[in-house]
Amino acid sequence: MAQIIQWFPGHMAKAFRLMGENLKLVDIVFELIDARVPASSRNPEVDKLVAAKPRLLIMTKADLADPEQTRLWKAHYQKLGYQVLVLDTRNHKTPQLVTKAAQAALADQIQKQADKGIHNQPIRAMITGIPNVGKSTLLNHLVMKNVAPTANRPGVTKKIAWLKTPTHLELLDSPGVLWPKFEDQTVGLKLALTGAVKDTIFAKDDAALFMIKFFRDFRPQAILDRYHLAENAFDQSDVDLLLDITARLGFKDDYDKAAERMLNDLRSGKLGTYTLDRLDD
Ligand SMILES: Nc1nc2c(ncn2[C@@H]2O[C@H](COP(=O)(O)OP(=O)(O)OP(=O)(O)O)[C@@H](O)[C@H]2O)c(=O)[nH]1
Repeated sequence: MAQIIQWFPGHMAKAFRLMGENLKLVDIVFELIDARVPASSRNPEVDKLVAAKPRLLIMTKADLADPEQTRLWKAHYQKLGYQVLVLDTRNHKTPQLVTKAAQAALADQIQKQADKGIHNQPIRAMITGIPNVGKSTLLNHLVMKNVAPTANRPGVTKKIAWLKTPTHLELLDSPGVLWPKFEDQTVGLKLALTGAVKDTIFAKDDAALFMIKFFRDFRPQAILDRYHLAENAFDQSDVDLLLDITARLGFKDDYDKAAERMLNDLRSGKLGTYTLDRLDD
């Protein structure tokens, strides 16, 4: 039986408080969401906190997400009135794309300033998002030098500081904020699969079974190909399929090891692109 994933380190609570205080310092908020989980990687508390500020939704890791789903999600958020930018954060065009999108989101404010004869004011922005969504990577690209440590594990960004960029943005780095509690078990598992929560706080076999269920519904062939399974492998239960994969990988009955391998394959894109939060046309 899957355990409820709960994760709320003290620095997250502090970050949330700081974010509220810092909001008045910025013109715009860059809210980073993971394109593979465009709903589950949003924090409803941040949404409430930031409601009154202009906001740019940046869908990061688009290179790992299903392009068709990304298109649908982008349209969905645009329909809700958000300015949306889809990004592989590591792309060299990131600074130009983000700056242009920020200017578009602030067009009214910039026009008002121009009417008063004020031009080329720097845009002050705050980057927010859940752990591992790409905040440091974005920041590094915008300031064009390595100022923030990036790592493929949650919870690295901790300090807050202003940073100037060549494209006339001034950035306030703020740490990721995650739910104090996952009320929905599915959200927790999705975030586990994309690497937004620490590996030590969820059961890998639960995550692997969830993954099998997702691929059964949407991309069975990717699993069959990757693990050299028989064409009818999905005729068996999720648990039996996990054991089948375990054996194919040479781990005998050590399904934890197989689960770990599957998670690594998924996160590194070896199972192709995928979007765990689904929208229908
Ligand atoms: N494929 C891909 N990887 C990305 C992208 N953006 C970031 N990454 C990778 O995701 C991992 C996490 O990125 P970070 O920039 O450290 O994330 P963060 O939000 O600062 O993480 P915390 O400090 O834990 O809050 C790193 O390995 C990055 O290289 C992207 O658009 N595509």
